[in-house]
Amino acid sequence: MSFSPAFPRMSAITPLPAPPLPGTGDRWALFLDVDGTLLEFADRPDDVRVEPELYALLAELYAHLEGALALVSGRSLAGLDALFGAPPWAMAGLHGLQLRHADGEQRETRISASRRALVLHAAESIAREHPGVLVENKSLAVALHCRAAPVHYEALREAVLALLPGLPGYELQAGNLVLELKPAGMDKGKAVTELLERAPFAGRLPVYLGDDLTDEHGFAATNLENGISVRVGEREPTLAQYTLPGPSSAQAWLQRVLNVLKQGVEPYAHALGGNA
Ligand SMILES: O=P(O)(O)OC[C@H]1O[C@H](O[C@H]2O[C@H](CO)[C@@H](O)[C@H](O)[C@H]2O)[C@H](O)[C@@H](O)[C@@H]1O
Repeated sequence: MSFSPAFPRMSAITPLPAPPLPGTGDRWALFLDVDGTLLEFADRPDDVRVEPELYALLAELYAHLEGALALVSGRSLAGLDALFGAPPWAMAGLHGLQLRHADGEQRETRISASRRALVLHAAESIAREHPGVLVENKSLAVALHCRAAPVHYEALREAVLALLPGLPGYELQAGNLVLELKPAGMDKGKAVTELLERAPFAGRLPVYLGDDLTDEHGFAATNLENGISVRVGEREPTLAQYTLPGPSSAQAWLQRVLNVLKQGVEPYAHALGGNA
């Protein structure tokens, strides 16, 4: 079958442009996904490291944005603290089920211990049926990773969907070679909206970088605020308006953003402890 140039295939996807840099007077708020965006994927969740150069870049951005930088991740707050060395910036963990504001105030969705145990047990029973699948117990949520056995992804998805009716209040969050069972009702977009209601994010333009399906919620919330949504990688379809090829180019672009901010903004006087 041939297609006229005037009527491109419906599946053809318009290439997205690279994101702009901040203009004079722009007041940005940065929302950054972690795995696949700031960090390259590794075989196992515990295999990733935050290099001192990345920490220093984030710390400088945080300072020059007057604190308006947040990590928005599927990892737990405890996991992010361990990875980044308890950084001073705001963080949404477990897709927004946990939120630590810029002033340190924290909230977390409450789920009973018995319900968590039920979900963990269900995930472990599925994993036993699929050799190579890794269970990551994040307490409120449980992830089933199949990076070591990608062939199981579809069967795993069907098994999780079949179990969901027995796990009221939980939903499936699919991601990069991962399927997560998480309490329903919260997502990264809601976390971004919540952060934008308070200082130092309020009144700033959201700029969201993410790679995964779960980041589509973040892109939607960002677009609603006329912000800048940036997909890292090539996953399609996406609501993002801009793209960067991968984590190294995302870090390079963030460095360019910092260079622009440094030219015109006084550093935010703030203690920058942590993993530097
Ligand atoms: O929202 P994110 O910050 O991108 O977190 C999403 C999930 O990231 C982690 O899993 C992913 O990265 C692992 C390390 O590279 C990789 O082994 C795994 O296959 C990926 O799915 C993390 O382990 C999950 O808890 C996060 O939800």
